[in-house]
Amino acid sequence: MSGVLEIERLTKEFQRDDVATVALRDFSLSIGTGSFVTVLGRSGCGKSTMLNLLSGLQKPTSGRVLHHGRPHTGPTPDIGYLTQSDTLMPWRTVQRNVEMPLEIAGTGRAERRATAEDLIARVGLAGFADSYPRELSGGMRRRASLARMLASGAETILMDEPFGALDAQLRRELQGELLRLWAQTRQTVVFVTHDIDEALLLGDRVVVLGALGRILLDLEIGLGRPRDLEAIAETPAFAELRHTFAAALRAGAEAGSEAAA
Ligand SMILES: Nc1ncnc2c1ncn2[C@@H]1O[C@H](COP(=O)(O)OP(=O)(O)OP(=O)(O)O)[C@@H](O)[C@H]1O
Repeated sequence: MSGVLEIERLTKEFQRDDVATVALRDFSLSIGTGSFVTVLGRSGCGKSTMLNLLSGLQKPTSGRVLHHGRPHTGPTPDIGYLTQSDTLMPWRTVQRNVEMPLEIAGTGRAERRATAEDLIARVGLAGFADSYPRELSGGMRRRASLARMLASGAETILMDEPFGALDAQLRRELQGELLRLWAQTRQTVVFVTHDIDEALLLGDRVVVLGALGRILLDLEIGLGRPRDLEAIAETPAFAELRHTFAAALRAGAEAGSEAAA
């Protein structure tokens, strides 16, 4: 079965003056419709570059991305992207930021308001709907961005370390909330993280990347749904998976440093 996204031999090279930096080389992956794929890798291995290419915001140097079997030529409303950088509109309140994708889609005022209020509460920002981004902490802005992306109802969502800036407790709460929302919508999710536990707790399939986006491990982890995150994190099966994925990351780092030597 072909996936919603077929990534075929993507290479991305950045050129600045006479210096070329390869961020991703010959990267291929098939993402099944409705799957929750987490991509795990160390800093600098090309995760954000991969998402930029999947979103259509950047063009590959070679290779291509097929979206529903057709070459992907640029950003589309079908693919939502929560980037690492903050893209909230500073002149809009949290409520109006979250409503924005619904405004663009032509959703009526009452429905827009209700959907945004629900999402704002789910990301733990009830009481801040009338605040402006400058009045929020970095973690709160991140949560508002998450609510806005979820409001878009895009069939595929790309997330670049969305919970990285949050404290451990809040992170766990939002992981749980994301899984509850996903159980209702069954959107296709590609979620990038450098945290092994997060990758395993959220994904059905976990892909480990090494230098230049080389795939070190690609496993269906079989933890089942729905997941009680606190309980799962304590099981022997989880400990074994953590061990396997940590070993893959370590082996990738060693291979990378040998290649650089
Ligand atoms: N616009 C750019 N110009 C030049 N080099 C770039 C550019 N964007 C990324 N790179 C380089 O490409 C490589 C991969 O970067 P990328 O941001 O994709 O990694 P990452 O795995 O997402 O890292 P992190 O986890 O730290 O966000 C790095 O060596 C980076 O310096």
